[in-house]
Amino acid sequence: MAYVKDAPKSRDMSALRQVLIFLWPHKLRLLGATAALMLTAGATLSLGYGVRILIDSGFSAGNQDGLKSAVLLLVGISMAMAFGTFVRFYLVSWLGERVSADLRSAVFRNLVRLHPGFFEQNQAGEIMSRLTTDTALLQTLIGSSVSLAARNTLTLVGALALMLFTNFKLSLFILLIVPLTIAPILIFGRKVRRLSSESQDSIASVGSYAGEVLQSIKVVQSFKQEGREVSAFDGEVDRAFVIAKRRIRQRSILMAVAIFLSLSGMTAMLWSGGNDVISGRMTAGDLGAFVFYAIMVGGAFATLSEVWGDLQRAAGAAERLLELLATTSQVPDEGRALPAPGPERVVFDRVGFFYPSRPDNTALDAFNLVIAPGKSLALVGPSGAGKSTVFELLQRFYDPQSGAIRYGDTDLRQFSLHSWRSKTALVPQNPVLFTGTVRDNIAYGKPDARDSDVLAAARAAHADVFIRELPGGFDCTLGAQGMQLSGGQRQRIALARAILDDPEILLLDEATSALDTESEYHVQQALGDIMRGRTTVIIAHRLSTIINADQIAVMDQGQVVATGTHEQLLLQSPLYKRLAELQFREAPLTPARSVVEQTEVERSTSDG
Ligand SMILES: Nc1ncnc2c1ncn2[C@@H]1O[C@H](COP(=O)(O)OP(=O)(O)OP(=O)(O)O)[C@@H](O)[C@H]1O
Repeated sequence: MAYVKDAPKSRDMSALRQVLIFLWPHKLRLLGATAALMLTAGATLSLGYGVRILIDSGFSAGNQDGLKSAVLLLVGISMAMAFGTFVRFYLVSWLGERVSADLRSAVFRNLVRLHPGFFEQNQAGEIMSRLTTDTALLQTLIGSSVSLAARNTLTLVGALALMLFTNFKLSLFILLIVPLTIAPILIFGRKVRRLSSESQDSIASVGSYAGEVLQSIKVVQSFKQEGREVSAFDGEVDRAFVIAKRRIRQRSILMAVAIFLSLSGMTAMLWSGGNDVISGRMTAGDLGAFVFYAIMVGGAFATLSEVWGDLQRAAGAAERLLELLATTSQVPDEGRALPAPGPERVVFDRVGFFYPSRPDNTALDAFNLVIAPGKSLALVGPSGAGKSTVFELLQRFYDPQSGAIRYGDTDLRQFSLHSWRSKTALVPQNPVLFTGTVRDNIAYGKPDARDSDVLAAARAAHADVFIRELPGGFDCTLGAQGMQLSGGQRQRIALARAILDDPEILLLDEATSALDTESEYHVQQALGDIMRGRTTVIIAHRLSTIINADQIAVMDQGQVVATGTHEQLLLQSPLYKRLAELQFREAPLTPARSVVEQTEVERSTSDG
């Protein structure tokens, strides 16, 4: 993925620090969690004192009362610990869930506003997995790792201090162990972190691979490529496993080394401390307390070394999420002007444009076009001429690199995206339906539309009859992408959606083949009604549409090569004449033939 690979890999935890900014709005809970954390750490440390009293005033002294009060003290400490743990665990887990939810929302909020080109360069499947796995990692991080780290750091510092206080000489043993343990943690930790990030990447690519295959399952099965896809997927999975294995190995070594070093240090300390007790230089209680502290120090160290790995993994995740969060749209929404309410003409003025992913391929080249208000304009031209590109630019999915597109006298870039896009609506060649009811799909652009308006839009799109025949009618639930509807039905729902939106400028990408004659007839009827008096730009494939358009622009290689009416173009534009002959599979056309006659011919050819 481009944005991951290009990202500078910071070696520090600055990404994590930025994520922690998301904690700020919940500072009261954070404060509560910190207080609970300190209470439990304090209680844990005072257990050592309890142990000393238990040994020295209890069984070493043979004093039952002393034993009893020591036991009571321990019970009190346990209760404080239980209470503190309850509060800490609750608040910290709450924070983890809340922050990862906030982060997920923030990333998604940014994603849906990005220029569509971003999703051509970065696979949707991989981005999805960032949204789920990376945020889950951060949730574990905040919900447990950070608190573990804080708790253990507190215990470590406290236990070290108490150790020094209890017995200075023995403490030196422990202090000797500290640097010995830190060194391998730093060395292996760095390796673990790099492998973690690779591991996340490869898991994300496993996910996106599966997503793509499953989405195209019919093509896979029809070409009988299940076996190949399975082995290719196995390859992806194994690659992810190999990376994970390396990470696990490094991490196991990290833990083993840390534990071995701390425990052997402790054994040496017991040996020396045991000698002191035997020779009377130290009480058994002191040694007990000391051992307790030393175990705490060792334990805290081992935990910290493990949590350090987690923190590093999470730092990788945070980095990638923040990259998604920091990506800015290449179609900036900076304009504040509002487009004039009335229909105005749209002018492409020497527009030069290439898709950012293919800078060497000019899609529109000094492109000039005037779209008259309230009129229909058909775009025709060979494949790759740039017709769809005109639509993309009209909706500001991209901005031209040179020249300008103006509405009236104002550059589109001076309008806010929202106000400009309120003017346009697209009926795409392959209509996109969402999971939900028919009604939801029609009202997608106006979710609070009245039922009567939805019905009227459906009627205008000649869709009401078939919708009523669906189980549940307008409440019929369409599965993902509306797969149970025919192409023509989907297109009429998309049309109804556009009609309900009542755009000033209608963009129509005519389906080339999805429609049978009857659907086509219905769609044509519907279109005739809604195009009347409305600025309509059509990527035209059907002769009837083309001849009925007020104007036709013939495009070739990113330029308009001729404009006029059908009759004029047949005479003036050899390209148009050739296209007309090829595209409409007709005998040589002559301007003299009547519109009705041509439409009839077209009907009969599409029937056949
Ligand atoms: N998303 C994209 N990224 C990069 N290049 C693109 C993209 N979409 C189109 N192109 C390129 O831009 C040029 C114009 O394509 P466009 O889709 O506008 O042509 P078209 O006239 O609509 O063709 P068709 O009739 O086949 O749909 C072509 O060279 C095409 O390869």
